[in-house]
Amino acid sequence: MDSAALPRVLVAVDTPSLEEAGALVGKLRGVDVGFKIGLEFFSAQGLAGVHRVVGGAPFFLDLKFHDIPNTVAGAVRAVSASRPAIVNVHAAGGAEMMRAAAAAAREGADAAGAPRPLVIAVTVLTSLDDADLGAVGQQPPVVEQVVRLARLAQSCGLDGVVCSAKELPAIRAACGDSFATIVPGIRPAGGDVADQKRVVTPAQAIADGASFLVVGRPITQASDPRQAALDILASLGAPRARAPP
Ligand SMILES: O=C(O)c1cc(=O)[nH]c(=O)n1[C@@H]1O[C@H](COP(=O)(O)O)[C@@H](O)[C@H]1O
Repeated sequence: MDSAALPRVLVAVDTPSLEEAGALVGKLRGVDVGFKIGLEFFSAQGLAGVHRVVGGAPFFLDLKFHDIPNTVAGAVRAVSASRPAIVNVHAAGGAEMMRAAAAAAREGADAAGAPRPLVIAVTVLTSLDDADLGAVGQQPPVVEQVVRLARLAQSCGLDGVVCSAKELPAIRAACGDSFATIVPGIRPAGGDVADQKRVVTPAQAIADGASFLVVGRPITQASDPRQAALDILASLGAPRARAPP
């Protein structure tokens, strides 16, 4: 998958309802955004529902696999046949698991004659801060754990990481510019933070080098989701050059 062909803003379709998801995608038709389908929708509607909602549009299938290498490889192989642009696993699953996931994405896509999805590692969830790390046996600061996991993911052949925008400069310094960074925890200035702890504005995240932004509630819960998406895109300035289809 050529990541340059994906829109920079991926809207998180977080609902169990096929009707609500379809209505949201419909409202955003013609707006330069892609879609991220996660555990909430997938658990209710499965892959068939995903395809009904996104149609032929590129999508990030965010299932955050975290299990033993053989199980994760089987899951990644299975979903890679269904043409996601991006799939993800938890970096905390370890090196062997990530290497297995990278190989399985290739195998699953090849067997289906599909393009290989980008395989991305979740580092430290954006709902956690320094104080939360100790409780799960990890050493703060968050940025050091994120960079440790990003280096590990890169050494295992993964294409990039999910992180907050606060860690982007450190990841760029450690992993270089061609390593993809997918950034949730996006909030327009003054927006409701809700359960997110490491939040940054869309424009700041792009200025700091994010490859893609994942935006959920600031768009999906807005009174006018289409206008909210357009406002976020406008705040990002000129679109980056996109690869021809
Ligand atoms: O992998 C993700 O997409 C993800 C990782 C992470 O660390 N934090 C995070 O919020 N996400 C996802 O990004 C989306 C953020 O949604 P909002 O907080 O509503 O913008 C949700 O769908 C989360 O599942």
